[in-house]
Amino acid sequence: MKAIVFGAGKIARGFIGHLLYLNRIPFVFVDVNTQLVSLLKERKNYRVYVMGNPERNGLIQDFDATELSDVHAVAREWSAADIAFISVGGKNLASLAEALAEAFVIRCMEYKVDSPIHMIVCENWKKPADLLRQEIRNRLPGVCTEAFDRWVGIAESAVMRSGVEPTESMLNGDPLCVRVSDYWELPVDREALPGEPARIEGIRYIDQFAGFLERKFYTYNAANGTVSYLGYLRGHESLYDAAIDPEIVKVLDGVYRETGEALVRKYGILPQEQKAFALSSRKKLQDPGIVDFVERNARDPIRKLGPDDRLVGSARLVQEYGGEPEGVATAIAAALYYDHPQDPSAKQLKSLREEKGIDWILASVCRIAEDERLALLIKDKVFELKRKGWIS
Ligand SMILES: NC(=O)c1ccc[n+]([C@@H]2O[C@H](COP(=O)([O-])OP(=O)(O)OC[C@H]3O[C@@H](n4cnc5c(N)ncnc54)[C@H](O)[C@@H]3O)[C@@H](O)[C@H]2O)c1
Ligand SMILES: O=P(O)(O)OC[C@@H](O)[C@@H](O)[C@H](O)[C@H](O)CO
Repeated sequence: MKAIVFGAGKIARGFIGHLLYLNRIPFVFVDVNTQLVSLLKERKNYRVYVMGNPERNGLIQDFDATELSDVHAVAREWSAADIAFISVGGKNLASLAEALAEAFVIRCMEYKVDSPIHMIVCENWKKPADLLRQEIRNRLPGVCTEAFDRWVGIAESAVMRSGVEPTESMLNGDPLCVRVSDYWELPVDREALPGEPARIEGIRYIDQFAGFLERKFYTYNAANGTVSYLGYLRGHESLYDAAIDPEIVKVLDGVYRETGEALVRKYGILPQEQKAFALSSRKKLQDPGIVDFVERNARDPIRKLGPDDRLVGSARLVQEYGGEPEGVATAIAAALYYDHPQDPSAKQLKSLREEKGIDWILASVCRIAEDERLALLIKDKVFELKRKGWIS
């Protein structure tokens, strides 16, 4: 068996590559970052540090790497692979689709396309598999669409492992190493894959997957967003410190309750099952053995304030199912004031706030109209955070 992994970042190296290596499946990384591809090819191995469980640290080998721009090499490697994984960041799926469409045309012309092609999307994004499918299909010439529709299965998955940047001393020893949380399973939407998908230890194919990723996104990532944006305002650097701050925990528990009630209604999950899921997220955030940072979780606030992302998407879900997103609105209010000086997106957000104002950001970034109830709620929360002195 062989695999191909689009993206060679923290999750691709620290989770997908790790699982493939443990299953003795050789694989190829494909990335847009030329320097990263050269390093992978040159060094031929990298370390994965498992936080809280160092006995399971790994030295990953048996991989190759290719640049995405080498579309003939991509088509060749993709044709030779039994399974493909994608972890490039949701906002990069459309640009990846351009290359995948080109590579698929080459596959149709130069290789046989007469059996299922399985792709597993590993992104925190709304319906990333549907998006990728549409973006590839829209770019295919008519002669290739029949083969695409018949043979290509693109499945969502829910990545619960965290991949965190290593310390400087770790990086001095190995510039490709990744720190990860002690989590070993990747739930994947079985029904999106035609035929028999590859059996890989750690990949759990789930038949009724609908809502699994949304549930994870609006529970785990909504919580991470809440803790990190409020944590930043409260001066915390470590995610753990922010997650045990009693003032933040009050808001966090409100967020779990609000999104939990909506998810229970939407998907007919048992309330106690959703409660346990939220508790596992809280436990992870409050685990002192997991080193993670407010900065990593808050990074790229303009993306994270998007209409379908973890915060505004959660608030909309809560409203849709009859709730009042008080906690989520507090997290959104805090996110609007995330101004980390080293984060280009935070710098842009700050300029937008100063030049165009909160109403403009709510309308243009979050797609919340000025006079909507949600906009008023968020602005109330901004006022409250100012009154408490969390926003100066
Ligand atoms: N890091 C985590 O803890 C974590 C956990 C769960 C889910 N995720 C999700 O996984 C995805 C990847 O996150 P990450 O932390 O690994 O990010 P990352 O920034 O470490 O890695 C992304 C990689 O994708 C590459 N890339 C960008 N555009 C590309 C393209 N068009 N084609 C090929 N490669 C491309 C980048 O060069 C980079 O190497 C994101 O959607 C993220 O939300 C991350
Ligand atoms: O990867 P992002 O930037 O979309 O989000 C940051 C974190 O919330 C995220 O990486 C989580 O740690 C991960 O999704 C595990 O739950």
